[in-house]
Amino acid sequence: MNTPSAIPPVPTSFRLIVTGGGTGGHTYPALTAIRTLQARLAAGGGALDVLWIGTEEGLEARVAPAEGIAFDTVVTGKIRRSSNPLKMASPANVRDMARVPLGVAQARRIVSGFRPDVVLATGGYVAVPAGLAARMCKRPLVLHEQTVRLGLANRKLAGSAARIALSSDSSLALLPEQLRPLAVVTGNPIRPEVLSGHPDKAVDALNLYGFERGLPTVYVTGGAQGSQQINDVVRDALPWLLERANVIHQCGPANVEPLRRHVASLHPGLAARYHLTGFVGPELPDVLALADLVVSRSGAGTLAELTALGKPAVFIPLATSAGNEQAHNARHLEESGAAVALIGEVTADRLVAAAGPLLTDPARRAAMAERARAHGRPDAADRLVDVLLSVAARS
Ligand SMILES: CC(=O)N[C@H]1[C@@H](OP(=O)(O)OP(=O)(O)OC[C@H]2O[C@@H](n3ccc(=O)[nH]c3=O)[C@H](O)[C@@H]2O)O[C@H](CO)[C@@H](O)[C@@H]1O
Repeated sequence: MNTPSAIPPVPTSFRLIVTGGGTGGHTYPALTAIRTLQARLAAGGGALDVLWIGTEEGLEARVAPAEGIAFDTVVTGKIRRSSNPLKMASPANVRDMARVPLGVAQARRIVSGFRPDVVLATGGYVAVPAGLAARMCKRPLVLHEQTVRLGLANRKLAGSAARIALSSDSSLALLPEQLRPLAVVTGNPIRPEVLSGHPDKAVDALNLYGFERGLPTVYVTGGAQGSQQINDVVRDALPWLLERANVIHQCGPANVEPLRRHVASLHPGLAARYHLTGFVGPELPDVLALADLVVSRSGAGTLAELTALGKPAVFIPLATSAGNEQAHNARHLEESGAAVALIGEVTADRLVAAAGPLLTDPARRAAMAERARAHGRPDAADRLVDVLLSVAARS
């Protein structure tokens, strides 16, 4: 059975361990699941005890404590994939593989002490030790996969899972046959505030008073770290873009300075229509609400947000993402007219050719937005919480 079943009863207390992180794509679905479960329990007068197991370096180490979520760390190693056996045996890989058993031992102590009703793993290499510890401690493990194919961590853990929650129907056919009975399609949870942004708040928060209100606004985003490729292409297309649009450019915290120097050479009238930032924080929902067009990487989290909102987009996928997953994501939306996918070498000319018709034709943007919305799953967090509750009720 691959769709969530009847809504399970809500208990008065629930103990949850969440593990996963590294990037936003693994962190925000976990955060959203926690908040949604908390709200479900609170509505019935109950309470959630939650602990997040992550690494010190991952995004989760900032996100969880800022949300008041108890946070513990284990050591773990990033296994760098390569088809070349010599590279797989690189000193960094050997060192990191040696850290995995230590991480599992640490996670086992944490899981046996906390006694969770369920362990939810959302991917990223930190999920491996805690997921294995769940099995050792005989606690049910639920996996959530954001991407179309199971990521490396989830592949390692799949044999230990009680349920595997998927973001897309198209993942079912790609699962090994023996895992299909465990699968349930929930969608990829997005933070609810992403759906309730306000354009005027973005103007105030980011001081966008130089923006020309009669022009469309383009939001450029390369993911939490930014994307050098997107930065280069947008920098080259900037004079053209700013003649036709306002631009908010999220370039990654390390890339702000070189771009700022470049902007100094723009005509002041055009420069006023350009806002450069390393990272978009709490104002992200408002920035998305202001955006008429998004130019972006096609990571699963960004896609889930843009489709739930119904935003026209030009995607420039990360070419080296595992199994070319980002290109697959982008193509999938392009096939139904829900986005434009720029795959392969991307130049400013290609970006201009893709963005031009969308910037000049609001009806074309509206049609693309409608088709994007058809792919959105704004109820994904609720569906994932249903899975957590039903797994706990069964065990
Ligand atoms: C390089 C890499 O391995 N990418 C993977 C990573 O994506 P990665 O985590 O890089 O990107 P995603 O698109 O999945 O998620 C990014 C998240 O960060 C948020 N955000 C981004 C920029 C910013 O300034 N502010 C902000 O809040 C976005 O709104 C989104 O919620 O995990 C995804 C989900 O498993 C995969 O699909 C990607 O292929």
